Amino acid sequence: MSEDLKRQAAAMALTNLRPGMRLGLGTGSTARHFVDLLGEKVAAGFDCICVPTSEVTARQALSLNIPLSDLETLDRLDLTVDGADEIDPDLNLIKGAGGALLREKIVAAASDAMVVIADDSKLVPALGPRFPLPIEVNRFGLGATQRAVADVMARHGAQGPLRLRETAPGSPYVTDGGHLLLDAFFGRISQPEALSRDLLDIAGVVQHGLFLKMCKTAYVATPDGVRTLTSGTN
Ligand SMILES: O=C[C@H](O)[C@H](O)[C@H](O)COP(=O)(O)O
Repeated sequence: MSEDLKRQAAAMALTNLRPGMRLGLGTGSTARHFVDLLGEKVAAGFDCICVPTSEVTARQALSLNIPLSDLETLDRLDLTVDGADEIDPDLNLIKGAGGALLREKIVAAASDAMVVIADDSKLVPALGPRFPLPIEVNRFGLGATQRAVADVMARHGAQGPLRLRETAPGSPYVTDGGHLLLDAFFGRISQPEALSRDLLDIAGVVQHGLFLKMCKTAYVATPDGVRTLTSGTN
């Protein structure tokens, strides 16, 4: 059911595509459906050039013969299509449960538009209650960075723990950029802009999973059909 909904949202995003577009390809189980569907269009002759947001997405796109490029060759992208972990009514997002937030944010920031695709389990009244906020950090000085992040969490009234993401006990998860991830359980985030600034002020923080004012349109699949949400109108 959920895969079905994700695919419906992904299919809706295809309506934004025009021949010759430069596209950012997101990461995760929902974005995976979009890349599949794009692969079908490319096989049928659709012309586009794409920048993937992870090694996993790059491998999927290559297996489907989707032409790939990078942000050295292309200065801007027309559109990025990506998933999200949480979506608030202003289309602010939490992303990064799949570990790809840094490249996702770089690619989205280089795009004229960002479209998010999701099933309705991702809708929240305010960011924070369901998913921890992923924070990508440099390996060097991890202890100092963790303490500084914990201070910021306390100042922002975080209700949960701070955890180093691991693939197995004692084996930290390593991102495509070679960094580590901290998962910060906040509960409701009442001041996302201030939190974003405070986290980015920490020297060891590379980036975090708050995507604020970046997404203008979200296609959210529900059992009754796909809803189109537009920022500023929900
Ligand atoms: O790092 C992963 C990404 O931000 C994903 O786009 C996000 O976690 C949503 O993934 P999914 O579509 O699998 O729920």
